[in-house]
Amino acid sequence: MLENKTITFLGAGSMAEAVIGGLVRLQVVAPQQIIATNLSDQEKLNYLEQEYGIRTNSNRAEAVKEGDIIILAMKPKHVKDAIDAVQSMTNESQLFVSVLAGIPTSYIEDLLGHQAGVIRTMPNTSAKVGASATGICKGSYATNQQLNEVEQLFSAVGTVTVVTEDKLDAVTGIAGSGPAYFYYVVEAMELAAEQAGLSKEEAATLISQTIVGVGKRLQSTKKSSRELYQEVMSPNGTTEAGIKVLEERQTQEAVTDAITRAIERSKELGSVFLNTNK
Ligand SMILES: NC(=O)C1=CN([C@@H]2O[C@H](COP(=O)(O)OP(=O)(O)OC[C@H]3O[C@@H](n4cnc5c(N)ncnc54)[C@H](OP(=O)(O)O)[C@@H]3O)[C@@H](O)[C@H]2O)C=CC1
Ligand SMILES: O=C(O)[C@@H]1CCC=N1
Repeated sequence: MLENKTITFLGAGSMAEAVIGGLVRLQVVAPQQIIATNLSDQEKLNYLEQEYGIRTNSNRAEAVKEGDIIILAMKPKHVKDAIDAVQSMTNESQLFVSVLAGIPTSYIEDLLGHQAGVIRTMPNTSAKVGASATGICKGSYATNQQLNEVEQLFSAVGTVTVVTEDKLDAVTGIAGSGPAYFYYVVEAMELAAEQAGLSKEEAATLISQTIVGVGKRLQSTKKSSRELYQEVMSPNGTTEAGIKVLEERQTQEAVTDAITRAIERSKELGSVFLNTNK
């Protein structure tokens, strides 16, 4: 389905690079099928060209004109400027794929001004290593075939969960932002490791492999997360002592509140633009 399609990334920052890195490394499309463009950072375009062998074009309108699939990968606050700058070069046969947090498909359809197929997605930066957890949904005019195409694209860089648009903000709080929560915990684990006398290298192997193991275990067992952590806790042992501290500090409540706030923020991003930026 993706053979002979040109994929244009409008916006070439962290998220674009994570997806480009995954697509190229896993040979989902040939590097020359990808074009990246941005607002002004020519150095970043040069880097992407050299690192991944893709094409770049500092002229956004030209890059978009050439694309069959346009990935919108700028910050939510820049989406209006970005689409306005290229709108005259877009047409109804192109497919628009948004990775923007919070922005509803209807807003993008309105900016495009024609009955464009729009698919909203929420990947995460683990796309770069083929391990994103991506949620996707269809806009009003997108066809099932277009949904399948985007499913194929993101399946190449991880798992894809198809949902209705009302669930995309939840996907964003859980999986889009998700890696950051784990990295934040890793930072604390690194600090504890250093304080206990482990070298950076020793800590890096121990911590990263522990997380990989947890992920693999979760994907291969029917046991609940509670059963899994209870399995680690010997009565009166080290883990129980550690978990007790987490419970005293109400860590689970803090994590739940953090994710709920991220989901709310995604909704806010959408409503701010719907109300003020058209
Ligand atoms: N980072 C993450 O983990 C995730 C991010 N997202 C979403 O991805 C999107 C991008 O985030 P991220 O990659 O972190 O952001 P970055 O700031 O790293 O990248 C933004 C990119 O957009 C470009 N840009 C800005 N304005 C315009 C414009 N008017 N026209 C064209 N390009 C423009 C910038 O170009 P220049 O540098 O030249 O200004 C830059 O290449 C956001 O909407 C975010 O919600 C989704 C999932 C996860
Ligand atoms: O923090 C953000 O807004 C973006 C969306 C999900 C991850 N990063």
